[in-house]
Amino acid sequence: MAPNAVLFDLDGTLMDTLPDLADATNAMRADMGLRALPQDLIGTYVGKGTPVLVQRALANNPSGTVPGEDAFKQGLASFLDHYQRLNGRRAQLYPGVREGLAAFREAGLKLAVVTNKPTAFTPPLLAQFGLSEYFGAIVCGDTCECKKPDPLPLQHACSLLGTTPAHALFVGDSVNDVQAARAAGMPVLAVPYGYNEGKDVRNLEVDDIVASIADAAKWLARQSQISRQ
Ligand SMILES: O=C(O)COP(=O)(O)O
Ligand SMILES: [Mg+2]
Repeated sequence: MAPNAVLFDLDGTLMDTLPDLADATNAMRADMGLRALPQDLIGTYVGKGTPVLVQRALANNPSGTVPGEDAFKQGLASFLDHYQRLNGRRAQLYPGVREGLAAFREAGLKLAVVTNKPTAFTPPLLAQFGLSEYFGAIVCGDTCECKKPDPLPLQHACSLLGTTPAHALFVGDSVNDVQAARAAGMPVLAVPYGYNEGKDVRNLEVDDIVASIADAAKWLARQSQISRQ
């Protein structure tokens, strides 16, 4: 069925937010008496939302112990504080994002963001890059009871856009996006430049891998032509 809506992941798909996430993670680690970690390693902790990022970052400690409840709460509060200050400082749009969103919109598709990033940080970041106007719905990590890889946030975005998963396409960078889309019964494209918890996107069960959001728009235009033939 031809899609009438496209849902996008944010971190690692529309924006390279890792430099700010890594700076906030290392500032939190400094507060907790832990040494700084390389940005690439912190990138492997991103994808399942902020609490999991903090858990994973705190679990990297000299004794290898899982953080207790108090340490976790302290780490989470510290991370949120630092990220509030750092969000958007070094973040960048990936090449092809503006062109791709414009092409999808010109093709008459409704667009949404479905991210595991908390609400406090998402609309400000989209506004900073002048992207807010593209999206009819923004579903964040704390909008629904569950985050991706649960399908609920995708289903919620579809209902906010007035469509159904069978009429929507998801574009993401990680296993969390792919599992959520599959569970929702939605076709899914992956971009190869994001985070994917440090793993190769070629091992994901996607409909295709596209080099950019601009290429995702071309992919959909091609599919629509094929289905009309
Ligand atoms: O917050 C995260 O862990 C990742 O966010 P994303 O869902 O936009 O990739
Ligand atoms: Mg992502």
